[in-house]
Amino acid sequence: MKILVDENMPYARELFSRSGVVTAVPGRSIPHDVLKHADGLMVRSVTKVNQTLLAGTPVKFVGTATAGTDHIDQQALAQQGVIFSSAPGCNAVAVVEYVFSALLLLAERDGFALTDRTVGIVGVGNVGMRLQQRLQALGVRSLLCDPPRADRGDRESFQDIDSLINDADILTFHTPLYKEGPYCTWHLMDEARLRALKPDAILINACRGPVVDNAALLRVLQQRHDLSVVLDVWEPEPDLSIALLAQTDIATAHIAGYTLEGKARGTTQVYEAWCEFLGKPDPVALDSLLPVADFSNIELHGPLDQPALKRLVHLVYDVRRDDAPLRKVAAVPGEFDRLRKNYLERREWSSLHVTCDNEHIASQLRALGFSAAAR
Ligand SMILES: NC(=O)c1ccc[n+]([C@@H]2O[C@H](COP(=O)([O-])OP(=O)(O)OC[C@H]3O[C@@H](n4cnc5c(N)ncnc54)[C@H](O)[C@@H]3O)[C@@H](O)[C@H]2O)c1
Ligand SMILES: O=C(O)[C@H](O)[C@H](O)COP(=O)(O)O
Repeated sequence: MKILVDENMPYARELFSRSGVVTAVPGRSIPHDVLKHADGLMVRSVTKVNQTLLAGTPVKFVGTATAGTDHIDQQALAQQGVIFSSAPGCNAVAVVEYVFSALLLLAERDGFALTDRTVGIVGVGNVGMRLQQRLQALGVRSLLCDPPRADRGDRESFQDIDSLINDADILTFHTPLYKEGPYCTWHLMDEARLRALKPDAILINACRGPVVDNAALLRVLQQRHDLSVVLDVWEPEPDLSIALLAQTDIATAHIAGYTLEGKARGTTQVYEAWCEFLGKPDPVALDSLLPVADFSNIELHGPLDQPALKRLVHLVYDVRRDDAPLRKVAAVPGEFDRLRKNYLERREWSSLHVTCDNEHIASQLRALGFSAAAR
């Protein structure tokens, strides 16, 4: 078997070479020539996989090591008899931890307690659900908007997006990008909705750039200086609007999901699907792949208040480490992708074991996603 993998897919060579010959290629522009000899194609979100890319190739299986699938024309794949698999939820924890890192930073800067704020979550799937659970563990109120789940009769209490805009102090987007259909999310946050945000609201987009109308966002931010904005994703990428970047409070290069765990889960999920496709199942234990984190044990003395949580969270991941480099190089062609390719290793909170004063704090830390025990 010949397998093409995106060069930004950790552990891909190691795993896929168990079933064939692996070639790593830059994902943004995979030359058609190299596909002429590939049986399997493993991509990330930057490769547009469609009829044109696959026409005349022997590719029988496409895997994407990502949660989002808007870069894949699944209908065209089905028509060509190509099996497709994605990696749902692989990096959901990473995105949640990105959101917390950003919120704790803004809360410290602007002097507010997260428990005094209401968070509106738009899209309550793998990311949104985990975000809600961790906010709940912290005692933060959240409001949920997810029309597909509401229509399916899921038992959460869902509201429409305009109610969230009305009531939420923080609005955070975790939907897929749908360009059409009953649940279309393209420019879901349009100019009228942006203008309707509450005074001093915080807007976060860590799903797909075009879910928020970026041109409208720039116009609104030029007039409304009370708003705070956190953008991990842009419309378009990689050539984002430098004027918009300058108006944001936190800006990153589509790396919210980039923990080592998140990327490794993505690779293993598509590898396992590929092995199933070959009829030779090969389950992989994630722990056997991951190295020990640089910081793995810490003692917390005293209560787990917001400043203590912020210090713990930022010990594992402080979003400023990704904000500053983007601001420096965003205007230079190619640099957005270079930042993503050379991404400094980042781990999830669970990689940090916290020893604390008592079982009550330990269980709160575990509910938030850390490893923890009372001393
Ligand atoms: N920035 C990053 O690095 C990063 C990482 C992971 C995922 N993502 C993006 O975030 C999206 C969400 O990730 P996920 O893992 O939670 O996906 P998911 O599929 O598990 O959840 C998406 C949720 O959005 C809901 N939804 C669909 N249409 C909606 C609409 N019109 N309004 C409100 N809700 C709607 C769905 O019903 C679902 O519950 C992905 O599709 C991907 O595009 C980005
Ligand atoms: O959809 C996803 O999983 C994320 O957006 C993913 O982390 C994007 O990273 P990329 O595939 O572009 O490396």
